[in-house]
Amino acid sequence: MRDAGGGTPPPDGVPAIELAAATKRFRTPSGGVYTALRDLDLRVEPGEFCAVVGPTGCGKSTTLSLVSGLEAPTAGQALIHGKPVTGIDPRVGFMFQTDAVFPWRSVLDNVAAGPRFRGMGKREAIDKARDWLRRVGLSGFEDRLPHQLSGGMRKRVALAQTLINEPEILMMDEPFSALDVQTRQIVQNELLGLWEMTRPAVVFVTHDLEEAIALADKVVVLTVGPGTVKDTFTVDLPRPRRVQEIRMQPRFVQLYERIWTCLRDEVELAYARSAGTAPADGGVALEKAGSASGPAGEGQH
Ligand SMILES: Nc1ncnc2c1ncn2[C@@H]1O[C@H](COP(=O)(O)OP(=O)(O)OP(=O)(O)O)[C@@H](O)[C@H]1O
Repeated sequence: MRDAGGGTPPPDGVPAIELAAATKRFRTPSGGVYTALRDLDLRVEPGEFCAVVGPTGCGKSTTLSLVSGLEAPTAGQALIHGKPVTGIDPRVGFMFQTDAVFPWRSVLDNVAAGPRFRGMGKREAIDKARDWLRRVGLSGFEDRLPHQLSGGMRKRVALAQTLINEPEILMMDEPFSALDVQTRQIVQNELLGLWEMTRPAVVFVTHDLEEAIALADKVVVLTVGPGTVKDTFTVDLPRPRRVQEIRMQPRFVQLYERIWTCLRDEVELAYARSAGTAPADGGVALEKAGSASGPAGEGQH
């Protein structure tokens, strides 16, 4: 999966994605500054599948926004193939919890839309879309409208829609969280099969630690907000994987226990904060924002 965005793989040793001491502060409606991420370091190699887990509100989606160019870091750097991210990059594909479809267009037209926007001729884009629908097991459904498909089928459309653009980097933000467990496992296997064929670097955000371990080469645990990396775990489970079966392996259970031990404290602290029984980030008070890049109150809106 190279070249679709006119890109080339990074030189040897250069990561596909790098966040270097990335800090992100947001202005709040009340005139304060909220630090969502602080000094976050993340490195994802070309072809690597990285899952990011952390308690609610710790900055997982913000991390994706920095890599994708939707937001700029307040301090530190976001790099793709060693170069600073300056905006939305055609080499980066996205998949979110809610699908980005044109509801009035057929499945085929929805999948062909990406290549069309990137300048491909109609006939070629349609042929390519048919091919991707076949790869995700949706041949015969080309003429359906999105609402005429099941949730699992819509996710497969979303996969085809994203992967048809041959991204070198894939950002996935809880893409399967709305699916029932069985459908979710089927689509996870499909994702793994497609990823094995094309090998983009992936950052996959999820709340589901089992999903993270089953899919990824490494799992990054973020702290409660302001999010930063607490620890990184290599997932040394063999590939190809079938997610239903891999969960039963003793090594999977071992990894789950280790990572959960690391994550649990953060989840509990996030819960205590939301219940008002723990202060935000050591009780640092909010300060009025003169500048979103200046020192800021942290961990509280
Ligand atoms: N544009 C913004 N303006 C102000 N605050 C923001 C903005 N975007 C995110 N935040 C805050 O930054 C923090 C991190 O948000 P983010 O969505 O990245 O967390 P998350 O880990 O993805 O959350 P969840 O697990 O609940 O999906 C949250 O407290 C959120 O309210």
